[in-house]
Amino acid sequence: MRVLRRGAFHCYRAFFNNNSAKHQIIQRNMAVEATGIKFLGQEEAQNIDQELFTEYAFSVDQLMELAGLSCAHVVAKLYPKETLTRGNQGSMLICCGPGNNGGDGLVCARHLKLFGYKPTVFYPKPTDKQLFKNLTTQLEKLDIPFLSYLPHETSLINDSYNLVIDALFGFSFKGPPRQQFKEILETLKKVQLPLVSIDVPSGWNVEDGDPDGLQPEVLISLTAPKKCAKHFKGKHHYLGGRFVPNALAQKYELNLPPYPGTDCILQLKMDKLDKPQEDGKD
Ligand SMILES: NC(=O)C1=CN([C@@H]2O[C@H](COP(=O)(O)OP(=O)(O)OC[C@H]3O[C@@H](n4cnc5c(N)ncnc54)[C@H](OP(=O)(O)O)[C@@H]3O)[C@@H](O)[C@H]2O)[C@H](O)CC1
Ligand SMILES: [K+]
Repeated sequence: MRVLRRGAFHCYRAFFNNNSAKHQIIQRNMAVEATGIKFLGQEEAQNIDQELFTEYAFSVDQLMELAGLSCAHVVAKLYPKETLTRGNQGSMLICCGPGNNGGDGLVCARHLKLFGYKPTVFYPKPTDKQLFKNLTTQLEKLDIPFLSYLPHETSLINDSYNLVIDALFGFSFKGPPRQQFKEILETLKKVQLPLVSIDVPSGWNVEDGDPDGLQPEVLISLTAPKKCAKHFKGKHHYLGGRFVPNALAQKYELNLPPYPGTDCILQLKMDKLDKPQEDGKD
């Protein structure tokens, strides 16, 4: 038998482990067509999440750590800190909501700080759960500043930060947004900085999107894209959260492409995707 060198063997195995002939060997920096990948409805996303915790015995902390880490990787890849020259070099604002999407944002902030960025966190509705208290303490110990309110004067945001990370709401959001977050979303809509949304652009209907809502430059879908991602018109769509066991992916027919090598993120190309009609019907 011909001996495969170590690197070649990994590519060979990645190819043959995947059920879909559509997915070729994926190399780093290569975007993959999103055609064939399952776009999840709200209930299906929640069911998969629950199954990961119950059947597959993951803890929330574990998955949140991996989710937040992949988001930090996307930001570091797209926005090298030398290029973020506004205000304090490498400064960014991370807006975190009350649920697990917000938790992903808190984890992401920690990793970005460790990568050398200067995150500031806006966390307007902290929860009492120990996990979230711990995440908050970790950020405080790293001297990450917290904003007590989001300035309505958006020029203050535009001048102080280089980008905004939106970790307000994910796949459990059911609209319309209640008053406190309605105002926050309205302010963010007016900010003229690149916006990076974690899992779902906050305020969007998880399945139908929202043409009048936030329009992120980057979307990071976790586990698998949600149906609303078909309405994403920004520049970069990434897949993150490399923690889905094969059996679970097969059960839900996620048809996920393999991640390249040891990477925890994968860029998706959306151009050949069948886009939904403008009236929102899928
Ligand atoms: N398996 C995975 O992919 C993992 C994903 N993770 C991340 O978790 C979120 C989903 O987290 P979840 O806690 O279920 O929900 P959200 O963060 O989306 O939001 C829940 C909170 O939002 C409040 N809410 C809901 N609708 C509204 C609204 N219209 N106005 C204001 N507030 C709203 C809700 O409040 P309630 O009072 O209604 O309960 C919650 O407080 C997923 O998207 C990923 O980002 C995990 O980190 C890892 C596994
Ligand atoms: K979000």
